[in-house]
Amino acid sequence: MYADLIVKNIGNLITMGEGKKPRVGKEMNEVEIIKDGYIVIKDGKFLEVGSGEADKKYIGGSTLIKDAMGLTVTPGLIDPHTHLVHGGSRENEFSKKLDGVPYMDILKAGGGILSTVNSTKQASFEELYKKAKKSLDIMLSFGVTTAEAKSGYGLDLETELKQLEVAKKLNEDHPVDLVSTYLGAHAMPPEYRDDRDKFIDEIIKALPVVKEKKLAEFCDVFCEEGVFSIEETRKILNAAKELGFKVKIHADEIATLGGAELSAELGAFSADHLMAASEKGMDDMAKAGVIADILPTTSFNLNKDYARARLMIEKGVAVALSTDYNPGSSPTENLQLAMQLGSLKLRMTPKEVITAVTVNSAYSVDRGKEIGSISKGKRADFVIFDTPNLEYIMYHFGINHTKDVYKNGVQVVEDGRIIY
Ligand SMILES: N=CN[C@@H](CCC(=O)O)C(=O)O
Ligand SMILES: [Zn+2]
Repeated sequence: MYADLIVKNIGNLITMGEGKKPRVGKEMNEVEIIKDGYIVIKDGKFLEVGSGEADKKYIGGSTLIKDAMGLTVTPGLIDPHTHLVHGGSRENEFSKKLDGVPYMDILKAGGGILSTVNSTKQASFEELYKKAKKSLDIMLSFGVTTAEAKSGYGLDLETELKQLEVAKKLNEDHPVDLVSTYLGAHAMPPEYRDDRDKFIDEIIKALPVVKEKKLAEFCDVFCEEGVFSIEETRKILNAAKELGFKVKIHADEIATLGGAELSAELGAFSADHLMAASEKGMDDMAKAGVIADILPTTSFNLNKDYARARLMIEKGVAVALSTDYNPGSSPTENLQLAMQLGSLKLRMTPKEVITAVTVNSAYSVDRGKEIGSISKGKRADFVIFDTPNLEYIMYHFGINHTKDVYKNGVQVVEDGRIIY
């Protein structure tokens, strides 16, 4: 069988093995690196991986041969927590932030998430699409081939659906694959403050509509002091589970509420943020197999503590990393920056970091069987980094190391430029 594409002369080929399950604890650091590697691609999928020269039997007249010139190749990166689709921006809150006004105080005063809710309500479908597409292009240029995208800036059914429809259309039009999450419980609208149960009922009533329109496969809640309590989160996510949604939680970001423990109780795919997670919560997550999705660019931008990634890894939790791209707590699409902070601030080794943004992030969005490793049968999503080795990506921080990106075996970024 002739191959469509062979990539040869890969200095450091990081395959992540077969990627049959998330890597927990010490396994995150057990990453095999193939020297002088090659990969063979057929019909948009990986066919074979090895060292040295690919077998001549794969080379036919139409086989493309790509010389990776001794550089570093990894699976396509996966950003499993983003608020991709939203209107407007919040640089008007920047000086408040610099003056030390806490993130939650800005929200309580009607700014923060609620300000983006207003901008998103006002934006047309086309405006939201154009803005989100621009961000997706940036993500792709950093080597991201799959991203999760949440709603949550509508807080009314019409606007939530508009956000999810934009993500659906982008998923059809753009090379980056999107996994959609309904986050109707992202903030309490001021008009419901005196009748919280009514708003929670509205969210629960919206679930079958989202489901029927096939607009989201995950449901998420911002479980935080002053936002949604543990009981409210449990109620919403149990209702979502009954309808077949998979669940995630914005958990223990600022206060130690018990979101990590709840994620284990509910069998969530991931608990995200976790800067204030308790040790008991981490133990529960390890036991239940909940992935810890850590967002270090948020800690950086909010000037807050970083999540205790080392402790989680020691306790046998599988860790993933995300940008949390959103207009408030993390206005950046740069997953390489999250990786660099993963090493520099979370003290994760480069091998743990690459595990976190490939195989573990794939499982945190339930795509582990299709992506996250360079192994036979998986989608041929991969990145050629202009670096001599893996460590260099984390060491030389603040820049984009991506040279080329391939999605389903087709080149979509060449020498750092988008070409799809
Ligand atoms: N923390 C809650 N939600 C987002 C921030 C949203 C915003 O500030 O607009 C987050 O994950 O960081
Ligand atoms: Zn978030």
